[in-house]
Amino acid sequence: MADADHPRLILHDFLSPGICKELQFIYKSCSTVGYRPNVFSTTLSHLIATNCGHLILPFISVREMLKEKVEEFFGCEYQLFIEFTGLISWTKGASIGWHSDDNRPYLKQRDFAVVCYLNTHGKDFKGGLFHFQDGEPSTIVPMAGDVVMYTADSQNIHSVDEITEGERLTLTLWFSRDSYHDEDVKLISLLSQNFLNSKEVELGWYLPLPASSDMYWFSPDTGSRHKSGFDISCARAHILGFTFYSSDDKIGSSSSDSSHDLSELLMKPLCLGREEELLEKEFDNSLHALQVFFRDAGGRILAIFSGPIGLGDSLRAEVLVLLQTPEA
Ligand SMILES: O=C(O)CCC(=O)C(=O)O
Ligand SMILES: [Fe+2]
Repeated sequence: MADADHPRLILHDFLSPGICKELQFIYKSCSTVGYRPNVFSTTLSHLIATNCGHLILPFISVREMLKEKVEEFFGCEYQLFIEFTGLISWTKGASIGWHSDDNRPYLKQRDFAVVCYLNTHGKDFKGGLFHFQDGEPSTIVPMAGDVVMYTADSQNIHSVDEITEGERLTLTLWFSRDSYHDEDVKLISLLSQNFLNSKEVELGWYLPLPASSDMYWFSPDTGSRHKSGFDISCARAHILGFTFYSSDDKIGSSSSDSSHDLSELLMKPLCLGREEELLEKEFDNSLHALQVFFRDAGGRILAIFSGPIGLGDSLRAEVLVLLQTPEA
């Protein structure tokens, strides 16, 4: 599978179907417009910044498992730091040509890449095959639970074919030998700030606070956030057959709605309707509604972490502080 010139590892069924589902839930209820056209994403810092710090819990054990595996396979035990963790979704039209993952001056700290597939080619999306330019295997067909690990340098030049249908979701991490780029340090600092601030705000501890208004606005043609398009939280609700309603109007019914007005409305209390029926429950904002939509998966997250959890991980401890705070 790997040779000295192309250090890489492919693991089948490394992530359980349960964790893939939980990460899908988090992605679907929290993602924003991403860094490239037709790409959507969410990061751990983003989850914390939007008052969803408790949703980083399912990532913690997965990150540790992956770090151990990378260190073991590439022979650098206890040397690595996680530089970045993100849920990244590529939709129709997204692709990337031949590149290495450290190919910019500001990416030189990246030593290893790990891509975990959270859904499956042919079933959830079409296109999106991963190719290595040299060495074996040359093509990877994404399957939920499978993981690919490779050095981030020019020994592993790779590309991803254009997505032609559906949405291709990955959990992507980069690892660095440079402690300056340790993601955990930044996350702990963000969590601590939130914790200190939130103590003063008794109500709404767990209610998501949407990010800046343009982060949910998607323009399919240009990738620009302000032209014609749609709000992605509205779109996710629509896919499930729901529409958002403010107290006196239907929200986001036409793409001619101004993105600014629409995003403002989606940050305020709203209700959900399906066909002729208006649901009684009022949600604090659209993200709150989306998180409740996927509550089955959400319930599982809390159940998993309500049991005893090993000590020794400062990030985990920090998140537990969050969870132990009584719910409003
Ligand atoms: O999602 C993948 O399979 C790889 C994506 C990639 O190459 C990148 O983000 O640099
Ligand atoms: Fe890449």
